[in-house]
Order: sequence, then structure tokens, then C-alpha cells
Amino acid sequence: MIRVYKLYEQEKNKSIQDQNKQITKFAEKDPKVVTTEGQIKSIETCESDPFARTLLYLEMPRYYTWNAASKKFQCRKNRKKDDAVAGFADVYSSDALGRIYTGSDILQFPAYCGWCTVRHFSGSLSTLEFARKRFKLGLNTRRCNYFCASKSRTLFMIIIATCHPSNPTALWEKYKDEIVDDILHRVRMTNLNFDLESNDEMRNEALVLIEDMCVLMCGSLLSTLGMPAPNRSTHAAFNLELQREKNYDRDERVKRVRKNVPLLNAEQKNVYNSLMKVVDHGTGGIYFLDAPGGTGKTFVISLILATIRSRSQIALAVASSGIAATLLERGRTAHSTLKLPMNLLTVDKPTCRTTKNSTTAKLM
Ligand SMILES: Nc1ncnc2c1ncn2[C@@H]1O[C@H](COP(=O)(O)OP(=O)(O)OP(=O)(O)O)[C@@H](O)[C@H]1O
Repeated sequence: MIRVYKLYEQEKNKSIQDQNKQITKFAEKDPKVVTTEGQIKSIETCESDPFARTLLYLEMPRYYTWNAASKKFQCRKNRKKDDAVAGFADVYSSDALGRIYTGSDILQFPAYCGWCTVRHFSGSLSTLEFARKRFKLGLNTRRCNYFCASKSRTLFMIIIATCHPSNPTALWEKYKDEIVDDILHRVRMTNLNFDLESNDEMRNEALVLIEDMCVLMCGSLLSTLGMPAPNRSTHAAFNLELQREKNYDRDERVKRVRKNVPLLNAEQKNVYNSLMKVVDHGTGGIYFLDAPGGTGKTFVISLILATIRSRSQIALAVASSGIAATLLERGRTAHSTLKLPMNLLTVDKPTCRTTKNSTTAKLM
């Protein structure tokens, strides 16, 4: 359930109001809400300045400075409206990277995603940490749940796996610190050290979690999606690749083979039998299948893949282009799977970058 709250400074009590205008009051010393002048002023900034409404709470300091003398947020001179949060201003979602974006009529409370999310999840997230540092709120972080970071990871994985952003690495760089928030919190609690900051190790753990979800959802490793690959131990990585290549519905493939083999015409059957013989005898080799368009090459290749996979064996499907790879089940480009160099045509002896001990080499 989405709830958005607005903070009010009242004479004696602090109170918050949700989008249904329901007001909840908190005692002066309630650890859950400690309003400060800085917070009130920043809410006012968002209410009076349309540009501020387009910003995430985390992004505010990039464009505004806190003037201690006037006790107001002042716009930085070099702010650029257009490149602030291009394309995001109209997005409204409680799930979108765990925060609420402004510009929606649903939100009576304009802007200020940080507080919205802090309150409506009655927990905490990076913005709370951020706010704690920035405004010295002294919020009670022990009550925090930090589950927004895991939602952020899930959403991030969905974006990476299905929306094909032009620069996934830049997206990761932009949001990585928020995405590791729960991991950071766990490490801080374990070490009882709240001054710890997120580091490469925590970001790597987040990448591993994102990649695990990617593999489950679409069978892709992060490296094939333009993202930095997590640094797994060779064994763990091998298991993951293995799991990816064995993660098939075997029964479905058995049924498909039973159904399609009888459909093969004489020539297709010849090709199918020849190649299955090579697979069964493990003799290996390079075979080139050529026939006019639409005569059933993909049909035969798919059937061979399904036959091998129906036996719980591994068949890597690769093609020379991304489009061609989409025609094959779990198909990937040969360049990414085999780590082929891009200069195949210009170099006399091109060598692939698959190292002997790599997971790909072991898998093959
Ligand atoms: N033996 C078969 N029984 C039933 N349908 C078949 C058979 N062979 C091929 N088809 C169907 O014919 C269509 C074309 O086949 P397919 O895409 O495999 O051809 P192709 O040679 O790979 O084509 P292209 O060279 O254009 O990629 C597909 O819809 C496929 O399902």
C-alpha cells in the first residue's frame, strides 16, 4: 500500500499527513520523527520551486546548497535544468528504485521522495541515511527495515534485462550506492560501526544478487547485458553458468522432440540424424548447414538443441548476430559467449579471450 506523508511543524507536536489527509501526531521526543528547520525548509523549497520537485531527495544537494544564515535552500549557480533528471520527472511509482518521483497528481505532497519513502514504508532507506548525515536528524536507525534497496535491485534487474538501456553501466554507477543500502546496513550492524561507507565488496555482493535474479528470469549473465560482471569465485561462477545451461524444463523438451521429430522431412531428418550421431559418439567437428531461406534450418537446429537439453546435457546456442541469436532458445552471440575478439576479419590469427581456467572454458 502506498502512503505519502507530509511533515508539519506544529507548536507542540510533530505530525504527518498522508494522502488521505489523515494526520498522525507524534510526541515531541518520539524517535521516529524529529523534524528540523532544514527539513521544513526543504519541503517548502519543493513546494515553491518546480525544478526542485523533479529531483530525488538524494539529488537535492547537487543543485541546492543550504544557507545557514538565511536558513534556506539556495539554488546552485551552475544547475542545469535539462540534464537534471531527464526523462524521469513524470515517473510515479513507489517501487521505482524504491522512491517516489514527483509531478504526479496522486501526490498531494510535491517532491521530496526521500521523506515519502521513509514514511510510507515505515522503515528506512538510503535517503534516511543521507538525511541523517546531512541534517543530523538522529533518526532511530535500529527500527529500519532497509527493504527498499532489495526492491531497487529487483527493479534494476528488470530494467537491465528487459528494457535494454543504452548504457547499463552508467545506470549502475548512478544508483549503485543506493542499491547496496541494505548490505551496508547489515555490515554496519554486524560491525557495530555506523561510520562505515559502502565499498567495492558490498557493490560486488549486490551485483551477484542482481545477476542471480537475471539468470533466473532471463538466463543472462550481467556481462552479456553490458554490465560489469560480479567477481565470483571461479567455483560459484561455474555453478551459475552450469545452472543457467541446465535450467530447462526437461519434460517440455521431451514432448517437443517427440512431436517435431516425426515432422522432419527427409533432408532435415538426414541432417538431424547425422548431427545427433556426432553428439552421441562425442566425435565432434565443425558442420556447416546451408539451404535456401525458409527451408527449415532453424527448425532442425532448434530440435537438436531441444534433444540435447531434454537429456539434461549442455548445448550452447550461439549465432553471429544478436538478431540471429534470438531465433534460438537461450541463444547468445558467439562474440559474447566465446569472448571472441571484435577484429576477427582484420587480424591473421585472432584468438579468443577465454582463459583456460575460466568458467566458460570449463563449461565448454
Ligand atoms: N519439418 C517441418 N515441419 C513443420 N514446420 C516446419 C518444418 N520445417 C520448417 N518448418 C517451419 O517453416 C518455417 C521456416 O522454417 P525455418 O525458420 O526453420 O527456416 P530457415 O531455413 O531457418 O529460414 P531462414 O533461412 O530464413 O532463417 C518455420 O515456421 C518452421 O517452423
